[in-house]
Amino acid sequence: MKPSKTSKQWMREHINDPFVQQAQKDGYRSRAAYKLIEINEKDHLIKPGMVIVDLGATPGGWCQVAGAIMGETGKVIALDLLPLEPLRGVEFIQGDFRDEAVLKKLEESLQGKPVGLVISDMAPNFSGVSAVDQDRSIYLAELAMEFAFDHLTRDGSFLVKVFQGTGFEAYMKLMRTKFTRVVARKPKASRDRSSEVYLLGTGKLE
Ligand SMILES: C[S@@+](CC[C@H](N)C(=O)[O-])C[C@H]1O[C@@H](n2cnc3c(N)ncnc32)[C@H](O)[C@@H]1O
Repeated sequence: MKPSKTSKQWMREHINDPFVQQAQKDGYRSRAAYKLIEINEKDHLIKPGMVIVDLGATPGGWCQVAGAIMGETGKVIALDLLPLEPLRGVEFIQGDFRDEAVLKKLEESLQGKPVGLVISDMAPNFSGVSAVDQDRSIYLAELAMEFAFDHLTRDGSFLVKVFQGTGFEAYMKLMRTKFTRVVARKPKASRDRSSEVYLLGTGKLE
């Protein structure tokens, strides 16, 4: 099939993207790695020895960043619909986070260990119908927040990708009922034209 104009344009942009080029040089699996690096430099989320849950982890850039900071200490439990090429120190669960059985598997793999950080970069496959896509992405973010609230330690943190649009303000309002401090982050690697922002919740409320 002949590539469409938009997919050719996407490919051209992708190849010329400085973060894509840097990721290739640095050995990161995705340009997304630089989003977490920048947020972590500002907010100091990742600490040696902690248990981190990475939702929507494939291809694994965020896992690599977390793993590099934690070294042999701590643990990353990653989950995605798609397979993840193995990474040292990362336990991976393949499945749909919306599925109860998958959530149960994730909970089992925690073995009751307290979670210090939940990071969610989940984004649904975009259908092109913006209202549908927005609803789906808010739903994933809501599930991630519920999981974080149920499993984080009191001083744990929750970082989640949310798209601005319908439901965004309500999501932020809900997040403020669960965390003492909620801030928005737009790292340089997040494209200006993308409505995505990362919300960070710290100080879990009872
Ligand atoms: C932007 S990518 C994540 C990139 C990753 N943070 C990295 O650094 O490489 C979003 C991921 O969310 C996953 N995803 C979307 N919906 C999901 C769901 N319902 N359950 C689990 N993963 C999901 C996709 O498969 C995709 O791999």
